[in-house]
Amino acid sequence: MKKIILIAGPSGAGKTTISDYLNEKYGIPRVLTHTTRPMRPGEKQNFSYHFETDESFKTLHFFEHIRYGSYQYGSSREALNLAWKKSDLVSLIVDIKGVYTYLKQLGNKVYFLYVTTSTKEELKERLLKRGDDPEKIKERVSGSELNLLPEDLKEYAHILVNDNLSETKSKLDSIVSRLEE
Ligand SMILES: Nc1ncnc2c1ncn2[C@@H]1O[C@H](COP(=O)(O)OP(=O)(O)OP(=O)(O)O)[C@@H](O)[C@H]1O
Ligand SMILES: Nc1nc2c(ncn2[C@@H]2O[C@H](COP(=O)(O)O)[C@@H](O)[C@H]2O)c(=O)[nH]1
Repeated sequence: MKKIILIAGPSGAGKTTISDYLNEKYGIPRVLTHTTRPMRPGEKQNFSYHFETDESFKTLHFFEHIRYGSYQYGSSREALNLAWKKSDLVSLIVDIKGVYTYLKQLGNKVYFLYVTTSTKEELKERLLKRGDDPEKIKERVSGSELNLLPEDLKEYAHILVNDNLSETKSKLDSIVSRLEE
């Protein structure tokens, strides 16, 4: 059965790192989404995201889309189907609003992985090290941008505390082997 590992959690928790690991070790493709935010150093067009202008974003048809901070993000059903053509197991990174949409629309095809860290300090340090603007970091680690796990999503969430990357990788290995059964 086709499945989607839906990855959500605070900025800096390690969602992209996890999605990259799943791709590199298991060939689990990431469903590419669209954003109007500028590229970070190391990101690539049509690899990290489809980077869009405000104008090009408006012309697209999304399954769901959000505004996060000053930028827009959106995912399409076409991109999901394209990834599912390559593999029955795919991953997708979304915010908490996106989790509600995917759970509602795709039900038991979704394996919801909520990634977090033990402390907010760790998130801030990682984002600083990544080179994020300190003002943006403040916004991302507070309020709705923090992407805390809401009470009503707890029953669907598989919580992964990514404090230590090698432990995280071994937990991911177990998750993949269960999902591939
Ligand atoms: N377990 C870990 N220990 C230390 N650093 C980590 C760990 N996991 C990820 N990182 C580093 O933390 C930074 C943030 O990770 P990543 O970009 O994967 O987070 P994210 O959740 O995708 O963030 P965002 O939502 O802002 O895109 C990266 O520089 C990454 O290399
Ligand atoms: N609901 C959606 N959320 C998305 C999508 N693409 C990314 N995201 C989430 O946005 C924030 C910010 O991402 P960043 O790359 O600027 O750090 C983060 O929570 C992502 O999970 C999408 O298509 N839909």
